[in-house]
Amino acid sequence: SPDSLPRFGVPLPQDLPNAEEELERELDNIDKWGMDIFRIDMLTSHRPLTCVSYTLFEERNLLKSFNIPPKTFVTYMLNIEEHYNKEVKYHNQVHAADVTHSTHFLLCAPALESVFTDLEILAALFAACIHDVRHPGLNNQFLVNTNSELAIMYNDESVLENHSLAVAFKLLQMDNCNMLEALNKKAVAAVQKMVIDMVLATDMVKHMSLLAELKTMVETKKVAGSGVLLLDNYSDRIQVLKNLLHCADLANPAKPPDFCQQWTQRVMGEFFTQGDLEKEKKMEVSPMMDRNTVVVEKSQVGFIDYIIHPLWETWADLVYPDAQDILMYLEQNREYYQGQIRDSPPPETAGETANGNDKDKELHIDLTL
Ligand SMILES: COc1ccc(C2=NN(C(C)C)C(=O)[C@@H]3CC=CC[C@H]23)cc1C#CC(=O)NCc1ccccc1
Ligand SMILES: [Mg+2]
Ligand SMILES: [Zn+2]
Repeated sequence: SPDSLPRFGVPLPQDLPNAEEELERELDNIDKWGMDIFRIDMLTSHRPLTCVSYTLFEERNLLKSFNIPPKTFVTYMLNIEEHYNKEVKYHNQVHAADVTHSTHFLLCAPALESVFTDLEILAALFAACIHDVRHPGLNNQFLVNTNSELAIMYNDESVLENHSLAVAFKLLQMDNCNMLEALNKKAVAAVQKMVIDMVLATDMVKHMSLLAELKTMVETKKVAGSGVLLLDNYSDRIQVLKNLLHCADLANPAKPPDFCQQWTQRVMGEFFTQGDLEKEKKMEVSPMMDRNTVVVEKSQVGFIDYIIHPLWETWADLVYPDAQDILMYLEQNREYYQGQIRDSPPPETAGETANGNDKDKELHIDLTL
């Protein structure tokens, strides 16, 4: 019947003869870290978020578990997807789809098996879908410095994150969009609180405190006999979910090299656009956003060494050994960018350093000292 949903939730491009089977092939990798979200973006006429979230909610049987009418889910997600800004080069619907997929993958870790309830999983995936909606391609500092409407509305506090949350919950009230309508009041309140806690934690100003808490949790981690994490209170459970979404939001440098490089090009495009606007407005240009002074490779290595690797190394300890392959991609990408820095030492022979030590061990030791 005409009002039945398309197979993957979204209409496919008419000019691609076998789009459906191509898309099916890409989505067969949905439980793999290397799923090609850029190809899914192309095959869905730039609706990767609705397609990936619909596929994941179906796969996890969340629509049936929470009596979410598929039509309502898709109407809401298409609405959310429309409210990501296609003109923004990085913080657009492809990033949202990528973070949602990465969130799903991290939730699949054996160390987290049966740890989280379906309601918590629904909240985490929902948070990932909406976490950057209506992002203007400008950061919080810019919005504060320019006394923007949004900064005034949110008193300079996690302005973008508060805005994305407010927009997402507002859109739930639109016609045929309330995907949570079948949940009882208590469940809706619980989901809303978890989603708010997780999305606010994606503000990078929270990074150091979040990581410190995660390190403490790793040092005192309680593990059941089966090897899964023991989390017996809301504070511990939401702390893991906040870090899980934060890791998913900071996963680009830990993806296969060509995806990592595509994300870097996109974020460069967005950052340099902001830098140009700051220059135009005679503002002080943010350090990573000045296309005339930034050494991209050096900045990427610094970003990985000081932010990404410490976070992922700690996450990898928490779910050991489930994130070892991710750490390998991260270290591989770091070496690639290090090698791209002009007049830098040539990449070492595989596995060996100059003085014959095991490179990974030495790198690991350097990072933990
Ligand atoms: C995929 O790469 C990235 C992806 C995302 C980000 C984020 N940065 N920040 C803070 C740490 C500045 C945010 O608050 C953003 C919002 C929330 C989470 C992380 C976001 C940075 C990079 C990078 C880089 C990096 O130096 N490459 C080289 C480079 C140099 C100059 C210009 C662009 C790139
Ligand atoms: Mg964000
Ligand atoms: Zn994000």
